[in-house]
Amino acid sequence: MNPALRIDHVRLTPVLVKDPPLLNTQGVHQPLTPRLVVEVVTAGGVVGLGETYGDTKYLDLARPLAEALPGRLVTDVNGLFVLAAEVCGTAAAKDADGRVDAGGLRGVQTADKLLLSVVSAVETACLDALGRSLGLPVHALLGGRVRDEVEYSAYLFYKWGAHPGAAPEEADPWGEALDPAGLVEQARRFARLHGFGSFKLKGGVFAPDREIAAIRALAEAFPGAPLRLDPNGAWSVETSLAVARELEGLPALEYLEDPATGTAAMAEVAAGTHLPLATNMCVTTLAEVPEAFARGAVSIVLCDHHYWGGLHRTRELAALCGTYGIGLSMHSNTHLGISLAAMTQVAATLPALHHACDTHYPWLTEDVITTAPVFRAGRLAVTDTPGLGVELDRDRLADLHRRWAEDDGRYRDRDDAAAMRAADPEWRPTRW
Ligand SMILES: O=C([O-])C(=O)C[C@H](O)[C@@H](O)C(=O)[O-]
Ligand SMILES: [Mg+2]
Repeated sequence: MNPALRIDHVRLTPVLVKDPPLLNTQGVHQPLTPRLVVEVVTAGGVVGLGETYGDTKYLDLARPLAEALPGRLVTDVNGLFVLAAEVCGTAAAKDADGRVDAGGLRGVQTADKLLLSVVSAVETACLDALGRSLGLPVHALLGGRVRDEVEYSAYLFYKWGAHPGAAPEEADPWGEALDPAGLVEQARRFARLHGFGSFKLKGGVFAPDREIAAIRALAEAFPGAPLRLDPNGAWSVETSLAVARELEGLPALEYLEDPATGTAAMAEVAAGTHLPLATNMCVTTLAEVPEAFARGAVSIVLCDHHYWGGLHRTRELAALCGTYGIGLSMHSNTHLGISLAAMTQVAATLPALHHACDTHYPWLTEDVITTAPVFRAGRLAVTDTPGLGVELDRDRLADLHRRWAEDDGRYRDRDDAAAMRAADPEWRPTRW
């Protein structure tokens, strides 16, 4: 094997990135959100990039894994899972509570899932390094692309005009969006800036009637555009079925995403509506697949290369879904341009990806890559540039890392509920 492809060292750089005051059923996004940038440096001097969640529990796993990587080949991505279990197994188990992740928005939190989220960044970085070394794009390393561009959906959020306690000059340029008119305006701006032709509304913030009105307003403003509503499991089975009855006649509604929490509740909802149900909450690990598929709880799984364990594992999930006639879409959590490039590269290789992918990226005003990707008609071109096709802006990375280093711990672990309670100490999540 080519010795230049051996890993010489790995750099881990946690950063804090500005995030707007976006509302969800668990609270509101904090002004800064953590991400982890992973650089795998080969003996040949090539640097591969990866990115994942930056909360402390992920950093605690990434550190021992990074130390164990030197000397291994960047081609040995299957071996990463074995290595990670060996060097981080107990640490991962300690941080997992087996129930839900910190924000409760991404399903169960298991030791395996935490580990997979860290391995995914290393796998992506290894593939980036290998691609750069061979002069091949990452999609070629995954078997080649089946499309030239990947479509993304505009991710609409109810939002405040500023973070609690922000100075007037720190107001968010997108302003407030708390009613149907505000969301339609937000959607128009997304369509104008990036050409998005499909829209997802993050729900579970207000009473369902109010969110149904918003979906109707979007359907009227964008005739024929595919729409989705995702309350992150905030509704009971009865409420989910009542909302489904209201929206069943709306041909533009592509799917309802996680109306209720858990496989049993989702299966009950699915049995009572013709609307397809999608999830990034009740099927987020392989262990959850058999029951959810057998009970018909979901029609569409939203893949996410971070917690499914990387780009190869995402392709395996796609094959599994295909076998059971389950559709595929792509989930997003706040992420930088490295992950967006990884999402685009793997999405380009998935023949059965029939829905536009989610992305939070257009909400961000900061990044660690040199050139911002440009959405045209809501799509990103799939590049043939070697690796992921993105370059690190080292000054920017250093700035965002300095912010992390100087943080007193307030923002190092995402906590939407804490941010909400800063505005309203009595706040509790509402369920309908
Ligand atoms: O589709 C989803 O459930 C998400 O994107 C989860 C996210 O954490 C989202 O709710 C957010 O960023 O507030
Ligand atoms: Mg969701």
